[in-house]
Amino acid sequence: MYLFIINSRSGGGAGLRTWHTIQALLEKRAAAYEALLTHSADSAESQVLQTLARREDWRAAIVVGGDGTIHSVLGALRRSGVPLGVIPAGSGNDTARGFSIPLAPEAALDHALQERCIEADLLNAAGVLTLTAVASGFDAQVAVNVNASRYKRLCNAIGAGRLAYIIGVLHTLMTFKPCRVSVTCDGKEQAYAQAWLVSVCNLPSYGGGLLICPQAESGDGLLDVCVVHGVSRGQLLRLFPTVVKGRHTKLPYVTMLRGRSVAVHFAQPRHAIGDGEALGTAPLAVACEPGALRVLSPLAAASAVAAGAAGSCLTGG
Ligand SMILES: Nc1ncnc2c1ncn2[C@@H]1O[C@H](COP(=O)(O)OP(=O)(O)OP(=O)(O)O)[C@@H](O)[C@H]1O
Repeated sequence: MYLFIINSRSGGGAGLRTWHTIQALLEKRAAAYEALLTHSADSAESQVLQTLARREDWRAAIVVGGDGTIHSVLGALRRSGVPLGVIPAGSGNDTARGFSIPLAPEAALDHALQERCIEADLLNAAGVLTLTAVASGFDAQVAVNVNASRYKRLCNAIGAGRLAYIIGVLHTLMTFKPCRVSVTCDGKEQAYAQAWLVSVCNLPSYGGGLLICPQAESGDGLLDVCVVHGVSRGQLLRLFPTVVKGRHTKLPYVTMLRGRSVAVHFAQPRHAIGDGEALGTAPLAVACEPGALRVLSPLAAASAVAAGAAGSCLTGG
């Protein structure tokens, strides 16, 4: 039995449209499923836990939504051990990208129904679980601004979710002020003046495919950290095109770190986000939980071939 978890308003309504497509495909494939329409991020975890508790033969919980919807059910899936599947229907869809899940609904469904899964790490920030990245500073302010904006809805309506983030970057660049930050990675503290952002990543991209930590691997038990500091507004603007291909990491004002735990303390309150959802403005302490989540991913097939195994649930990366 598959549980489909649907956020009808993800991707500006793409969630519901995608679900209708998937429903028709499931009937054709005669797959046994239950559908759960979740109403809010706050109630999703308990809705999912209650539904999962009703039977024991769950093969996977497949989210029809974006990164925020996936974020809302991570606690329930970690507790239950039921693998996560994804039918991308958000604006950014960076979880899908990170696990090589096709963005087209039918192809994503076909992969999910193959039931090949990998073990992925989770990020734990004061008990809040995140799968893609915990970002703080400029990027988080962009997300806060984009989520509150009208242009996000307009861009989603014309199928240009990524454009909303580009507009958000330009909009935030006008007002954001960098400040000092202290970053402690596996107990080693480093301070950076004029810091714009600190991103703690489990997957390579966020913001709709921006490769902020291109080397990040979901199953390596490590957090990848990107700190951007000591740079002017003009330089920061010129940095963005390089992030699309992940070429920023060698620039002199970009520092990349890697470790099992990371604490981030800005001198002034700065927003943080996990999977694009607001985490507040308090200093961050992020720990890696190795292999805490099973994810249905085409990467499992590649890992299985490399390992010479059948690949039911492998350690990812
Ligand atoms: N399980 C849920 N059910 C209903 N609403 C949710 C749920 N989880 C999160 N939300 C709310 O719905 C909003 C949109 O969902 P989601 O983040 O999945 O889509 P998106 O923002 O369009 O895409 P992405 O996160 O991939 O950029 C979230 O920002 C959050 O406010």
